Amino acid sequence: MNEMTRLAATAIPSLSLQGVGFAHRGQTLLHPVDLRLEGCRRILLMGPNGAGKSLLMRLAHGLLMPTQGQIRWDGRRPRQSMVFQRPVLLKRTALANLTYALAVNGVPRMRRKPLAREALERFGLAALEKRPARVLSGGEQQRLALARAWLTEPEMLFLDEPTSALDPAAIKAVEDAVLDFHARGTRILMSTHDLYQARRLADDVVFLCGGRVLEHSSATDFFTAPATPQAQAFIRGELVW
Ligand SMILES: Nc1ncnc2c1ncn2[C@@H]1O[C@H](COP(=O)(O)OP(=O)(O)OP(=O)(O)O)[C@@H](O)[C@H]1O
Repeated sequence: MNEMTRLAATAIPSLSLQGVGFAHRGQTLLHPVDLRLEGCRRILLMGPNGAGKSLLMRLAHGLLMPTQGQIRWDGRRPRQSMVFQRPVLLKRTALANLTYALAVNGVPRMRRKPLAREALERFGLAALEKRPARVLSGGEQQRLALARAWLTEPEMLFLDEPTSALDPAAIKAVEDAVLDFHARGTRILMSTHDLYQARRLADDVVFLCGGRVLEHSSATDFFTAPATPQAQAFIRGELVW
């Protein structure tokens, strides 16, 4: 951890989930979980389809209210941003998507275009600034969503399976961006069911199966000595649900 990351790490409020659960029409989709996310860590949410990864992420980000338990930030709510599997982009040019985000965040008009262009450049999109965002390829759209998040300087970034529809080159671009966010001092919570991706990116792993959080440990512990049979099978590449 470099100096900048270390300093930022002390400043990002911790997030505590206490007995947080979610039920819908009498069916428990997420069983009560206690989880504490702290420091400038890269935390990967893993588990099979339908395990509850998106649910947990939406609850943590505040997009969804738990039906039981409490979600609490220590001290203050940090700046947060979320990137989805299918980016939600406005029917405007790539550049305008970014200047709009800056406007919403109160950045003075004079500074918006230069900052937006800097971000487009950083994410390899400079040549596409005039193109309607919705005609960009999947990988380009995801980079635009990341560029937009970058401009808001999030202290915590949520990424919900951001690479599941992308080819290897586009996956690499997203993973590099995740590492850049982290190097700048952003805590990462990212879901994936790609074991190799988790090995590349994770400091910590939260493993879910059947709506239950079964493990929360360092990536080293998770991959070398998973505690539950479900995680053991998942790591062996067996079909788990
Ligand atoms: N807002 C909601 N209301 C009702 N049911 C929901 C809601 N959100 C998720 N679910 C259900 O909860 C279960 C867990 O879904 P979730 O999307 O969290 O799984 P996941 O682990 O992210 O799966 P995947 O890897 O397929 O994206 C699913 O059965 C889903 O249909």
